Amino acid sequence: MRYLTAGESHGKQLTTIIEGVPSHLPLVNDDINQSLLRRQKGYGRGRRMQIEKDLVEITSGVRHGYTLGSPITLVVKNDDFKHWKNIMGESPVDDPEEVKRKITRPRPGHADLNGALKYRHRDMRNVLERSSARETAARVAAGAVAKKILSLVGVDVVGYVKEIAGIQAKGYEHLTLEERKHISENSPVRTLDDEAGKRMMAAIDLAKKEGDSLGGIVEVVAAGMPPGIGSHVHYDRKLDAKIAGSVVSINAFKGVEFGLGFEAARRNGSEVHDEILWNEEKGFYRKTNRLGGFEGGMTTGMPIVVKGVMKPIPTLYKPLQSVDIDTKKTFEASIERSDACAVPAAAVVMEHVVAFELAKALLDQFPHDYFPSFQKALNDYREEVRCF
Ligand SMILES: Cc1cc2nc3c(=O)[nH]c(=O)nc-3n(C[C@H](O)[C@H](O)[C@H](O)COP(=O)(O)O)c2cc1C
Ligand SMILES: C=C(O[C@@H]1CC(C(=O)O)=C[C@@H](OP(=O)(O)O)[C@H]1O)C(=O)O
Repeated sequence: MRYLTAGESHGKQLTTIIEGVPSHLPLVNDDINQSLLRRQKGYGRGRRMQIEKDLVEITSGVRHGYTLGSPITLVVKNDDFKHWKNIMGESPVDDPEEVKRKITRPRPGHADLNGALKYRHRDMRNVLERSSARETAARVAAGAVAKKILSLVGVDVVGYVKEIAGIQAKGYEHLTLEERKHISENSPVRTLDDEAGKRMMAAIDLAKKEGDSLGGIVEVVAAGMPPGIGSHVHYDRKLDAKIAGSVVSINAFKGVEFGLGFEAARRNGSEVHDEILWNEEKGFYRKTNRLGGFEGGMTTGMPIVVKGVMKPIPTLYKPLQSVDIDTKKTFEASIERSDACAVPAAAVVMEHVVAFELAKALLDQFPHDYFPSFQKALNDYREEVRCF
């Protein structure tokens, strides 16, 4: 299973094409819309999210509520396009109005300057339109299909905010995955600690007032993966590495940790590794889950616990120094609109990119064109390893 996305932030639409989804998977618009609408919520976002109402149109690969085995195309319209028709190219390039709106002032922290140099764009709109995290809506659409696959084979995934601006959510370790889902959905900052959540919102308000922006840490937990998914045999078959790559590919994500993560460097081995136990009913299992569900590039059967680090949003109302690519003069950036903090929205994005990697890994390991055959193969494997 693989996917591609296309579309500019202020263009007509976003398109996702997913290939390799088996036939006879039940799939309706609502399976995807729920995820898209969740991504749009979250304290700290700017005015754009009030303009958009992300709803999917499935234009191929599905009939009468079931997948066909052919490529699935998912379209999400950009409602903001109506305000950007001219700027996005419906008028001639020498239109003086458009020339006036050329973007020549790169924002530190965004893709503007590097993209301009690489593609020789003198109007950096040609870069920012695609580097915008608007694209994460298309990725969430793909992840929603993956989540549908996972839900029908007993794998559940949830993402929530662990930290914003150094304020950490605490005391939620005892919560079940179902409770984590429920509580984070009802929290404006999508966190599990109400008290910390209030302080996070106050920090976002302050950053906004000061024209600044904030980053944070997202945690994703996936329960129900059988052991032995992924492989130790090659670098490009290690599932933890694939997940790490997909997390860092999310706009503004700069780091990833599994389980204890960087804390493992500070502890002795006896305080890091998860002891192995066995009983007749479960087969092999672990006493602890300090390594976050991975050993040797393969799942251990314990929940996967992965954190992603998001840097603060680069577009700032508070000016940062930069250089105009035409005049070569120093300027202090001024902007029209931006998110002050998108960590709560990014929790939904990370949940979906992780879900995609998990569903893909299962389909890689148990390749089937017909969804019920895939389900059967996976159930047979679960039983074999339980009795091993
Ligand atoms: C959900 C989400 C919303 C974002 N919103 C903004 C925004 O409003 N303004 C901005 O400058 N960057 C925003 N970003 C971050 C930029 O897209 C990102 O920093 C940029 O693409 C450069 O990539 P890099 O930070 O990964 O190097 C957002 C990221 C995410 C995940
Ligand atoms: C559109 C989305 O996020 C956008 C991501 C983004 C960026 O630079 O990454 C910049 C902003 O776009 P605009 O300049 O149009 O307000 C965000 O709103 C979205 O998440 O759907």
